[in-house]
Amino acid sequence: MEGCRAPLLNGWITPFIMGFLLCMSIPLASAKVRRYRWEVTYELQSPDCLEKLVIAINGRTPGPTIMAQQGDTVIVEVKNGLLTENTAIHWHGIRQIGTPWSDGTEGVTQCPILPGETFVYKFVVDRPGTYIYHAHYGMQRSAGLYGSIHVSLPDGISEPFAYDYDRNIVLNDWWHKTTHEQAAGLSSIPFVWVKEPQSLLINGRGWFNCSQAGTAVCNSTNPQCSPFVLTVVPGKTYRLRISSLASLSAFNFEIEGHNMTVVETDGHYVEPFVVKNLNIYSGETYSVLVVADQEPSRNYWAALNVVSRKPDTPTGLAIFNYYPNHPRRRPPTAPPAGPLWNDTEYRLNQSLKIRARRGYVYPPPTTTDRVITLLNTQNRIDGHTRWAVNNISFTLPHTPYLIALKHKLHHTFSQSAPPETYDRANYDIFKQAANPNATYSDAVYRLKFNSTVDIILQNANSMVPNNSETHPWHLHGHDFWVLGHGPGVFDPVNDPLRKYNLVDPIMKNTVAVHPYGWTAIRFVADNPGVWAFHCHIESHFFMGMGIVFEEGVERVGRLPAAIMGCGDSHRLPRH
Ligand SMILES: O=C1O[C@H]([C@@H](O)CO)C(O)=C1O
Repeated sequence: MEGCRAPLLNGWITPFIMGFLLCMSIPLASAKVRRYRWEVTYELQSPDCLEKLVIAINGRTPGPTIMAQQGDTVIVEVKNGLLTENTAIHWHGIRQIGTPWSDGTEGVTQCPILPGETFVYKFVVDRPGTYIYHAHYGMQRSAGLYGSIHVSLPDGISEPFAYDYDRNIVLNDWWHKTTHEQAAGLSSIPFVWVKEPQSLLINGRGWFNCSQAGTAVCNSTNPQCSPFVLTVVPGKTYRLRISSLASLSAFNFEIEGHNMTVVETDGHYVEPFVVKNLNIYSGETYSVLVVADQEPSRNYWAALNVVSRKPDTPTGLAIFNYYPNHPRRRPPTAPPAGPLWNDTEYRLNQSLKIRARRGYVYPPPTTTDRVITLLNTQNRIDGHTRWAVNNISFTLPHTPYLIALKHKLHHTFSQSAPPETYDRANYDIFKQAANPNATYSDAVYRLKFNSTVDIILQNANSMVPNNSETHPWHLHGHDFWVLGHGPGVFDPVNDPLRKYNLVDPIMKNTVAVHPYGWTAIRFVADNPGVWAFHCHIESHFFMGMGIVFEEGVERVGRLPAAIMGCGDSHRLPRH
């Protein structure tokens, strides 16, 4: 099966056999079809007490959790009830092997779903773990169109760690300006920045001080914005599946007085390590084990703090409620303030701690066929503030790449090869980005099918003096090995020798490049299709921070007519 290697034996027969079973994509005897019918609509809701238009699924944000077992087929019928707006939904972390048209990436794998229309996504969830879904059209994710996907193991197979209960924690940041207003500001001259969020949401609930709400409708006793309560039974162990759908913020999550043991990230088992608090970037998922082993006569705060950017948002709060205390009883202590927001080393160290779990290691190929270095910069192009990689700011074409490449509609996007690196000798990553020659492009990186590709993400100073941001990069259609992270400029001779982990690197689908640092990843281009790779910060992708890979498109089966209808695709025969 593509993307799947036998795990290392490491002397453990049981994990080996289990790892092998986990790796198989052949339909398991018990595989089921999980069918969901969703309607996406605008609703007036008050997630942080202030009333605002949100995008909901069947009336809710976050939307319903998709629950499936490994090997199941998930069918989601999405009716676009937005009336005046298109949409598309991406299944983040699901590799879509054999179904690249179901990836839900508007402009890359499909035309948008028009108002009133229903699009049917159908895909196999071939790996167990914690995943998410969200809008991949404009900035709709920021309006609330997101949710969780839990894929459990087949019957009779158990996880390599024990817990009593499984709970979901979805983290997000929240603005009062509509996403339309935000998007218009980002593309205006002069540029209008979205600024820091007004509140942070835990499972869709936050809190805004209504005395600052001006004329907006705001009611601090609205049950919609009462804090999320996680009730625990003393002595029991909880698996918390934590995911971040943040539009901008890097988060630190802490449960007062309780350590967390990290056991999974992005659908891969982690060699367990204990943290007091967890740094989590947009697009990442983690499972942590928490034991309710503290003094049981009181409740505790679960606190969400912004890191990496100078915070201007109150701590997001939920209540870790020890049964049988009253679930709304406020903990008697101050909520955790989290680590220093600008302690990059603290966050880099957590990234370096993440290793694949013994017995579940999928070792990467030891050599690579191609190394692509991507310099992350902020630029000004024609007066617009944009983000770019190697001086190119990405724009989406009108004809989705999957259709254009499969049907050879080469006139629909740039045919030039995008740059493999930047001018390392003359570029100072510690200086404000100047990049006078930055341009727009919708060119594609074409990968040799089955080749091994290394990507070096090189961070740099933004256009703001003494500022380099954290960018979480998400790859569609694959899991990649995280080979290494380091500070400063990547050294192509010494860093692979000294800083790469080729023994037990974790596989993920989203990874952060830290301020003024580099991150190296490796993947095998073995999934026929066209796949986006982009910064998961909603405004940064909107401002051009992404690229697209094509691999083995000639192996992709007949494209469903339902993905067509925009750009030049409406000229194609439908069958
Ligand atoms: O994209 C961004 O723009 C602003 C700032 O760089 C310019 O105002 C910011 O903090 C971003 O992340």
